Amino acid sequence: AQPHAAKPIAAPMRDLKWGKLNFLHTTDTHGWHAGHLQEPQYSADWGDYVSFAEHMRKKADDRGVDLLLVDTGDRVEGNGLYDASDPKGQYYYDIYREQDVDIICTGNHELYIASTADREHKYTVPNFKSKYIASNLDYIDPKSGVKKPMAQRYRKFQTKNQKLDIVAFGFLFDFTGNANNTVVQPVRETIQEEWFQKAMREETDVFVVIGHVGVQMREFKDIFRAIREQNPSTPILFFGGHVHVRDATSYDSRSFAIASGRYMETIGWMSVDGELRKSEDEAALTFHRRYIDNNLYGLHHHSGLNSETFPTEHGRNVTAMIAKARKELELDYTFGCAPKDYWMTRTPYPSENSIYSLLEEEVLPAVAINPKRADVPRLVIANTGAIRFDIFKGAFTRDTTYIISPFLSVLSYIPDVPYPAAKKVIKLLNSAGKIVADAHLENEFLAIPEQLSIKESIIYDTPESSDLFEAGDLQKPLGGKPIRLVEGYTTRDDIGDDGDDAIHSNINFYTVPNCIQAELSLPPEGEPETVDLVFFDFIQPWVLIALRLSGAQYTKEDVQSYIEGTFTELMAGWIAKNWPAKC
Ligand SMILES: Nc1ccn([C@@H]2O[C@H](COP(=O)(O)O)[C@@H](O)[C@H]2O)c(=O)n1
Repeated sequence: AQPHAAKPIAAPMRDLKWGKLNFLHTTDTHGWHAGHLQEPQYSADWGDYVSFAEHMRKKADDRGVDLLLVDTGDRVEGNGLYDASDPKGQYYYDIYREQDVDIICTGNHELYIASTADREHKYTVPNFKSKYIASNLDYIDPKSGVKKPMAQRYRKFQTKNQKLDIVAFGFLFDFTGNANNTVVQPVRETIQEEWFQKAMREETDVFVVIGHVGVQMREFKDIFRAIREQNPSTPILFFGGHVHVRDATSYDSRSFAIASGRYMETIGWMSVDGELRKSEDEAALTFHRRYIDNNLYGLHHHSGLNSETFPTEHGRNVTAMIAKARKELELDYTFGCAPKDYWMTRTPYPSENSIYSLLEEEVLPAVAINPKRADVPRLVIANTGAIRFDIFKGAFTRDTTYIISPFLSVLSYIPDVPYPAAKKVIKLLNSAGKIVADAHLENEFLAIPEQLSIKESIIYDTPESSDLFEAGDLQKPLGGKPIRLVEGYTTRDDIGDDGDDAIHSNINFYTVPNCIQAELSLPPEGEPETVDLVFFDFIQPWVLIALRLSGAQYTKEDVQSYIEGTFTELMAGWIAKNWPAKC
């Protein structure tokens, strides 16, 4: 863990079950490779994961079974370790490559900005060579303009110990927001391609499909159906991501799928036991999943080691690389001191502890001001997906600015929009589904990814944060004494409610709207004739359609820059001015 990270915290534990084929899975790490410095249950770093994987590989070797590491993309954007350098990722690419990942693919965040896709192609693809798979993604060479696969379309290999044949694919969901130097082929088209049709007919013991795709999403189900039609009994294992939740399901009795959360909070574990070889008769398989908290105590527990014996030399070196990068990036530079916690989904919106209320009532009114139009009435719309994490009471650092808002979002506007049309926009953006059926603009892309999976608030009758836990036959830390549970994941997936490795007390989840709106400089009485419609540039396509539906025709030529600077910079400035206290 990093030098100033919160000390790990004990929790009652569920063990891992080993099978013949075992996997460790990361997804949507979004640059959090230093771990969560303020949260003890997730404060291990990428160096600790390197040590953990080395110990677990040794265990696999000792048992004569196999362990593979998988990563399903969105490794970038979301933390100062990636975002604070210019160019971005100056330290991250070298840190990330230290983990020996066996199967890796691309997420949408590697593709939003052309320069990010260029760096993915320049660094991560060659760093992982034959392990990087791009089944439905092409890259356009900036010099020649030639389109070619981002990486190989699939991978066939044998496992180390049992020599099991694996055919692996690496997909991205049908993403349409990529920069123009990449091409994402819709999954339904890809599975008709000749290469895929041939690959799924390869003789193999197991198919492994990794993807930046939620395990409940249509794309994975289509791939499953295509492979299963040709291979009635071959095990098919899916590793998903994108939705930022812990989730698992099985599409039939010989398939299994896991998604392993977000932000380095979770290391997913999947194991398969039973007869895996293609030549044998079909016998029942057993699947097992665990969501391992990225908590050093848990990693010690699962590897059977302690603080002395756990860190490997390699792991320590990676931890040191991260610490050096954080120092050089001045990520601990403090803009101000948050007076209390502000939550994305732990409290209702609107409320005094909602980060979105803070934005709507305090930050946007103060920063969304164009000096030349300060007195012009305006509606300022932000998509809730632009905010990526909670604010914790205490130091608000350079790192925090990227954690809260990593995007290069700027404020755009259309001047003098008739108010009757402008006021309808927020309602349309917050309605479910697509605002125009054929525009491929799903409104849910405006909100936080978790809401792709969680459609309704999850409110527990009695928050159990003060519970004392007396474990039955679960592993107890601290010599078996009852302990106070820490708040954290209490996952319920299609398999059951026993997936989390650590037993936590519940956290409520309140759903939030797709967008929020600050109404500024409106007349005290009556309605203005026109307003400036100000919005985060990411949501421009949705805003233009919503305006059209409201009877006001505008095109992208009508959109102008409202104020200099990214929202991240504006927010940092607001913090420095409004929360100046030292902590
Ligand atoms: N410039 C951007 C890019 C993305 N978003 C929001 O993030 C969501 C996607 O996040 P994932 O981690 O799931 O890929 C997207 O739906 C937007 O809500 C943004 O606000 N600005």
